[in-house]
Amino acid sequence: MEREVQRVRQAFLSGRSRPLRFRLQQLEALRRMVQEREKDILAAIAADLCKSELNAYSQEVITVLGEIDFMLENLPEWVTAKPVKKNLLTMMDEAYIQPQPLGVVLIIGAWNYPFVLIIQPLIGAIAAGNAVIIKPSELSENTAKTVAKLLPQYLDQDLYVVINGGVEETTELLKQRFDHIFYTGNTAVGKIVMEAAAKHLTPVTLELGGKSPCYIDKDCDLDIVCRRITWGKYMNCGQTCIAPDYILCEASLQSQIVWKIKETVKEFYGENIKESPDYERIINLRHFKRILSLLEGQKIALGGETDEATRYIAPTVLTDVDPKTKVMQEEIFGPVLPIVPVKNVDEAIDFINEREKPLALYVFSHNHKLIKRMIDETSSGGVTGNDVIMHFTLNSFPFGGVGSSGMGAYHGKHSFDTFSHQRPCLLKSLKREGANKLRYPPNSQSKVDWGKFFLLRRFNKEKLGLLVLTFLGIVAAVLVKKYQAVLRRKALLIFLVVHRLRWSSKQR
Ligand SMILES: NC(=O)c1ccc[n+]([C@@H]2O[C@H](COP(=O)([O-])OP(=O)(O)OC[C@H]3O[C@@H](n4cnc5c(N)ncnc54)[C@H](O)[C@@H]3O)[C@@H](O)[C@H]2O)c1
Ligand SMILES: CCCCCCCCCCCCC/C=C/C=O
Repeated sequence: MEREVQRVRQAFLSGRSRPLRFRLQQLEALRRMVQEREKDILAAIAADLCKSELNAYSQEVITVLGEIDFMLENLPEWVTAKPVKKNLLTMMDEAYIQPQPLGVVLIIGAWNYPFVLIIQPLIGAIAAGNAVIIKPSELSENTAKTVAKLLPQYLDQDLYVVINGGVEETTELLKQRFDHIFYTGNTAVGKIVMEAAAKHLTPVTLELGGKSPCYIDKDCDLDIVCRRITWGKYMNCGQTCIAPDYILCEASLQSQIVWKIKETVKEFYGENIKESPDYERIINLRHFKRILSLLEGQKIALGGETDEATRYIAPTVLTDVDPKTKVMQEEIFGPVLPIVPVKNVDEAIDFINEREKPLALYVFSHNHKLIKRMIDETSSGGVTGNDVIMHFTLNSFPFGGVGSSGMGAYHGKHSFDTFSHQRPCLLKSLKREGANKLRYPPNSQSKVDWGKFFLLRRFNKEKLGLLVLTFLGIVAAVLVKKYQAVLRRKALLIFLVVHRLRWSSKQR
């Protein structure tokens, strides 16, 4: 493992991942891989999650292609150094921020969207000029093998490496030093990753989970609300990090909600859900049994049918759920939707705030003010009002959690920033030493006063007055240059003294 990481680091140190042209070429090659090997990729995802190829394409491949195109379009601008505002002490200097790659990045993926959850961060890491080690989830073994086979056929083989394995291999990998670790998965392992990273002071992005609440106000169109929730909850058999975990609503709404979800389930998956190409299965027996255990003692208002042999769990709704029961103590990550009755929006807000900060929050209402209030008075990774999941699709949004649902974010420019160091660069001249005397010992009150003036006055284009004055100063300086260099310095000094006197009187 150590040698493998070392090999990737050597490749990074060669410098070839840095030029913009190289990054664009690699991203284009990745797009070619997705397009040319689409069938292999879809077949692998389908095998892992019993997912139709159409769904695999729309849930994973579209996002990846969209992200690559977005990067290709914007990367030339993002890699460009950005000039920054200056103060009077640096007004003659060059000051800019230069984004630079961090180095060798480790990406650890989860099994539930096994392709997009490793490839989307990879896109950001390549765009930012890094070398990358990818560790796909061992639970989605078909996708893991496919990615390990395909990537070296399209990308630089020393810079971008796939290492497959389970807990043992990941533990070994985490002993190595990386420049950033990007982990997607559950909160408990998130803590292990962060602890290992801390040993090397490696920064981490943790894309974790949580129980994402969904509040339904009585002032809304329940037909539409239930259709949208049914889609987001049962997509991928409930195994979506931002799926609505549970519903909060007034008790009187429960029966209508159950009825409308039931009708929608029929509309989406037909009479025989098991036969539907759009309904997936639970990833493994451990998770299947875990989800079943959440049903114990609950009032099952819809669904509840299961089949261990195929790890099938029907779309299920639980009503009058007691918040103290097991189903409300952990992220469900399966097709089980508890409804917890609350008296009103105040109680819903308190309910959310008494718990860990979720990855997503959903609120449905015709009342825009109520939605805004919910946003203002709660915290979550992201929010969608009057829909579910859809904030994930906007790559102008940072995607990530807060508190126990994670730290850091990615997608689009946010990925580029996550995998870049924003390096401040100040380029001074070795001339004009006179102005620097101010900061050299011995210190004096007068130097401090001048220092205050120079450092607290920011020089920027908006301050037109200052610009005009400076311009006049320069013109005057050029005119006198021929005759007297001394005169020029005096003129500049007079300008600064006048300017400082004006500033001092304003301060008073
Ligand atoms: N925020 C997001 O974007 C996002 C996306 C998907 C899933 N999730 C969350 O992830 C969870 C589901 O994923 P999971 O955790 O079951 O996936 P998982 O079992 O695939 O684990 C994730 C990764 O951690 C590694 N891992 C597991 N145990 C480890 C250990 N002891 N030490 C080191 N590495 C270890 C695995 O090899 C894998 O690569 C849910 O909580 C879900 O909400 C979050
Ligand atoms: C035919 C149009 C389909 C639109 C599909 C929209 C979005 C699907 C998003 C799925 C989420 C994938 C990432 C999941 C992360 C957490 O588990």
